[in-house]
Amino acid sequence: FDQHKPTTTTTTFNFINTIPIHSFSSGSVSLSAINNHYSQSLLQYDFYRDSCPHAERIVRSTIHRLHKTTPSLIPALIRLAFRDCFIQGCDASILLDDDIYIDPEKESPPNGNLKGFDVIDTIKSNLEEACPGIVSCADIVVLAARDCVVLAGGPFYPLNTGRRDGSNSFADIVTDELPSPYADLSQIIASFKSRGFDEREMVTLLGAHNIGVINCKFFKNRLYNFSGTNEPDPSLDPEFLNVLRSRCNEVDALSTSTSAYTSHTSPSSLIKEQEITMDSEKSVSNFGMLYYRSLLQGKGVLYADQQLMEGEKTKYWVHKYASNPSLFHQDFAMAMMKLSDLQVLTMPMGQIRRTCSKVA
Ligand code: HEM
Ligand SMILES: [Ca+2]
Repeated sequence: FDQHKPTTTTTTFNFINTIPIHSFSSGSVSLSAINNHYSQSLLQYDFYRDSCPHAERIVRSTIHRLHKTTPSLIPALIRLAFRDCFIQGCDASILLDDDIYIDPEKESPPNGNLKGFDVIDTIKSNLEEACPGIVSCADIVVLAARDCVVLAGGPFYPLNTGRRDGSNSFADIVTDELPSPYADLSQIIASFKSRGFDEREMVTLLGAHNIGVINCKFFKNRLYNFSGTNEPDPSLDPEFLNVLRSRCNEVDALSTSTSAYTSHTSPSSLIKEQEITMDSEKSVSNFGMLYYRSLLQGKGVLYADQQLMEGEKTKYWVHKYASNPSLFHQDFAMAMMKLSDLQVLTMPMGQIRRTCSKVA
């Protein structure tokens, strides 16, 4: 039973090690910055070089193969990495299934819509075939997200490896600490700050909302009766309001709970097929751009997104990124590296799961 207890006290916190993101030349991430970033980390560059030399290639080729038939896996896996790393670090806690000792994060209401678990399982079984018992699910999650960022037109960033898998999942922490789509700016800032991200990095990471889909249930509260006013959210652009309304019909909006992340049994489940697609103009230079430009026009889909325009610093970075794609790409690469490195478990802690949804 002991091995199923949370192991947070023994993990490595290296987000204290801030990266000098201002010092990069346009379009690339310098190697010295990477070395600085990882200097206190027990992860290693190309950790699997001897034990499973093709590990990263296997991750990449599986993603490349699957995304041709299922392009939606790209945003899904980026989101999955955020959801894993934000809750007790990048330890694959998000992947564990319900079990006698496990209270699975994937089944907590805020994670109800998470996708991509099957893709992680396919990558894992390919890796188990090539090198059994070697590559952690925690590494697979962040490596897969990295490859997806590139496929989405975002920057490539190097990642050290050697993360090990945790033996617990933390559904309660998801409910208490994951920022809600209805959160206001101070709540979002506090949540990111507690994980070592400043406001600039927070604005950067939210640029991932440029791609993927957002289910109507997460923003319907803004369309008709915002905070019990019988009016829409005043921060929404009127034209955009009509676009959103036409996608999500009024009856369901009125019956949708406005509390943070409604449960599976709420009336909002009636509208689960309705969603907004965010990547209509996807291209290399557009990765992130549309998101920030939308916020400038009052066209953020989630209340939490539009909140970035309410703070002096966050608004400043929204403006910056909306007009400077290469700055955004550099910052996004660095922020994703930092996210992928949160609270990692390294030897002798943790384990290597054979099946990502079950503790070893
Ligand atoms: C304040 C913080 C955040 C909130 C409140 C939030 C909330 C949400 C919500 C409600 C959705 C829609 C899910 C659905 O309809 O299935 C979503 C989608 C998404 N989120 Fe976030 N998110 C946050 C931060 C992030 C971060 C930091 C990342 C990545 C670095 C991220 C990546 C994504 C992606 C890629 C999608 C699209 C998923 C898909 O299409 O499958 N989010 N987010
Ligand atoms: Ca985790």
